[in-house]
Amino acid sequence: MEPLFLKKRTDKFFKQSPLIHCVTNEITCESMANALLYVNSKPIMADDPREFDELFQQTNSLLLNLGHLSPEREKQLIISSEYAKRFKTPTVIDVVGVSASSLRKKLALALMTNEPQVVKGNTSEMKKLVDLESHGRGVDGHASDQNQASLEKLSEKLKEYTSKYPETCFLATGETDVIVTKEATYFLKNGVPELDKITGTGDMVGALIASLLGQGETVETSLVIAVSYFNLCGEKAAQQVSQPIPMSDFRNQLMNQLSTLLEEGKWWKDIKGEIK
Ligand SMILES: Nc1ncnc2c1ncn2[C@@H]1O[C@H](COP(=O)(O)OP(=O)(O)OP(=O)(O)O)[C@@H](O)[C@H]1O
Ligand SMILES: Cc1ncsc1CCO
Ligand SMILES: [Mg+2]
Repeated sequence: MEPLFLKKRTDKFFKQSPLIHCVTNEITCESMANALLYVNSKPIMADDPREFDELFQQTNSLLLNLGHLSPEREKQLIISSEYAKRFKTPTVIDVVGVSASSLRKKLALALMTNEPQVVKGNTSEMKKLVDLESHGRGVDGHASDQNQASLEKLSEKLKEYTSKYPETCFLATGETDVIVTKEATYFLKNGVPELDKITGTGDMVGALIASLLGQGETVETSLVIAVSYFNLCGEKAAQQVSQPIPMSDFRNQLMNQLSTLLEEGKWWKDIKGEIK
């Protein structure tokens, strides 16, 4: 698959150095910061609202991740999303764990009123978010939310949400990744199953989307390129390790690939999927 916007591209993805403000969870914070550094971005993990006035004058995009909630974190997420709206800072919301608790779902819907560019989660989280039946467990997606019929239903519902939330595009991740914008729906097919066995892979994808938005890419390009880049890194990493795949080795290779694949010419020619 070669989306139209790729035909016009040279090799500019991840070549700039945007400053990405992350309000995120403590579990995968370090992986996220390193993933951003590996693709030439500058992360700043900052959740104290007393800093926001200064920070929003410097940052290029905002990543909000619901992974580890507390009353204080809830306030930080709400206040930072209000700042983002005021400063017109491109924003990604990662609705981690929305399938597990109604508190998270309510917060995600509240944050969506501040017009983020992207709302993402695994397929089970995104189904829960839009009131479809979901089989998610904790922060993980479930395979039974990933069959073709289920993905079609989800993509149709997300299309309705692009009318309800006209500033927002949606991403549901899993074996197949579904991207829904007002104009198009993508079903992307790269990646390997091991990516679901490392914590924070979805969180890193959210950060890569914020990185591309922060360097001025369109929302559609940011979504397709971030997901595909990450998943192609996963495919390459799987080729570098022994069988059966030792997960810690795989994780190292994945992080290595994040820092090197972008130097390869036309890496995006291996993107698999379809546009509807
Ligand atoms: N079975 C799979 N086959 C191929 N790619 C996969 C598979 N599972 C996940 N991925 C890829 O891994 C990345 C993370 O997706 P996933 O749905 O696991 O996110 P997540 O559950 O939000 O992750 P986390 O909560 O651990 O951060 C995506 O780029 C996705 O395409
Ligand atoms: C395991 C886990 N629990 C809350 S956040 C998180 C990391 C995946 O986002
Ligand atoms: Mg997962």
